[in-house]
Amino acid sequence: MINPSHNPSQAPDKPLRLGTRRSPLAMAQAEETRARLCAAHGWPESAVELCPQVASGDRIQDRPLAEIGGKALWTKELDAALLHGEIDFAVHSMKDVETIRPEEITIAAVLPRADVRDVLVGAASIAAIPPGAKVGTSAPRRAAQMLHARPDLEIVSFRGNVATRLAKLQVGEADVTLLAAAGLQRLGETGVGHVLPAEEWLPAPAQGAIGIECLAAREDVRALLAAIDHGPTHAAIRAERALLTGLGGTCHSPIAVLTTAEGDDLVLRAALFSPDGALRVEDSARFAASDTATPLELARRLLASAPEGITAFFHGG
Ligand SMILES: NCc1[nH]cc(CCC(=O)O)c1CC(=O)O
Repeated sequence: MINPSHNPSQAPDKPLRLGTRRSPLAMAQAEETRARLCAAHGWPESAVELCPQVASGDRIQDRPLAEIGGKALWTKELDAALLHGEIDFAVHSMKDVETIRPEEITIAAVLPRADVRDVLVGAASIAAIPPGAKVGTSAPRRAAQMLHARPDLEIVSFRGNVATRLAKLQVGEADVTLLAAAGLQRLGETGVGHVLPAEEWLPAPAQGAIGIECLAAREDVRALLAAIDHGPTHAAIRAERALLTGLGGTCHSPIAVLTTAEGDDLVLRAALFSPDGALRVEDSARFAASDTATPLELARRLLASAPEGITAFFHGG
C-alpha cells in the first residue's frame, strides 16, 4: 500500500497505473494528469505509467453515440479495468462521463477547468454561416442550439476524434463544425476556428474539465489524488452533474449549461432544447458551492416550465 501521509514525496514502489483512452486528446489529458500528479508529489515521471485502452466509443465510428449506447461507451472498458484492479485510476473528459456511475467508483480529483467554450470552425460567427449550409455534429446539444439560432441550416452526423472531424470539414462533408476549445488547446490546435461567447452559446455540462476516478475503497489512491483536486472546478462539476441527475438527461437530451463563480457562490445557467431547436427554456440559480440541493431544484423548475416537446427527452430525477 502507498502511504502518503508518512512519506509524501517518496515515489510509489511500483508505478501507479493510469488508465486512459487512446485518442490523441485522451492521451494529452493523461499526460497532463501524470505531470500534475508527479509535480504535486515530487515524483519522477516514471512513478505513473499510462495504460491506454480502446473504448467502444472510439471503435464504433459509423453511428451517433446516442444510438449505440451513449456515454457509457467511453468509460465501460476503463471501469472494468478499475474494478478488476488492472489500473489504479482512470482519466476522463468529465463531459463524457455518465451521471450515474458504478457505486464502487468515485471521482477523486478534477483538474482546473480549461476554456469551457465551443469553437465554430468554417465561419466567423453563427450569423456568417451561409444560408442552408451543412453543420457537421453528432451532439444533440450542438445540433439543437444551431437549429434554434439558424433553422435554415442542415445538420449532418459527424463522429470521430478532433483530427477526423477537421479532416471531414476539409473534404466538404460539412461546411462548418463545432468543437470544444479545451480539446483544441490540449492538442495544440489553437489557431482553429472562432470561439463562441459562452453567454450566447452555452457549453455542454462539464465541458473543459478533466476528472480522475478510482475505486472508492482505495483510500491510498484517493489521498494521492487529493493533491491535484481543484476545489472550485470540482464544485462546478458537482453542480452541473447534480443538475443532469435532476433532469434525467441522456445523451439524446439537448442541454447546455454555464457555471460562473460570484464571490463564494456559484451561478448555474441552464437551457433545454427540443432536438429540432424549435423549443428552448432557460433558467438559472445562485447558491453556495457546497449546496447540492439547489441544482436539483433548478432541474425541477426547468422541467416544470418546459413544454412537452422538451420534457419528452428528459425523464426527471
Ligand atoms: N465528445 C467528445 C469530447 N469530449 C471532450 C471533448 C473536449 C474536451 C473537453 O470538453 O473537456 C470532446 C471533443 C469536442 O467536443 O470537441
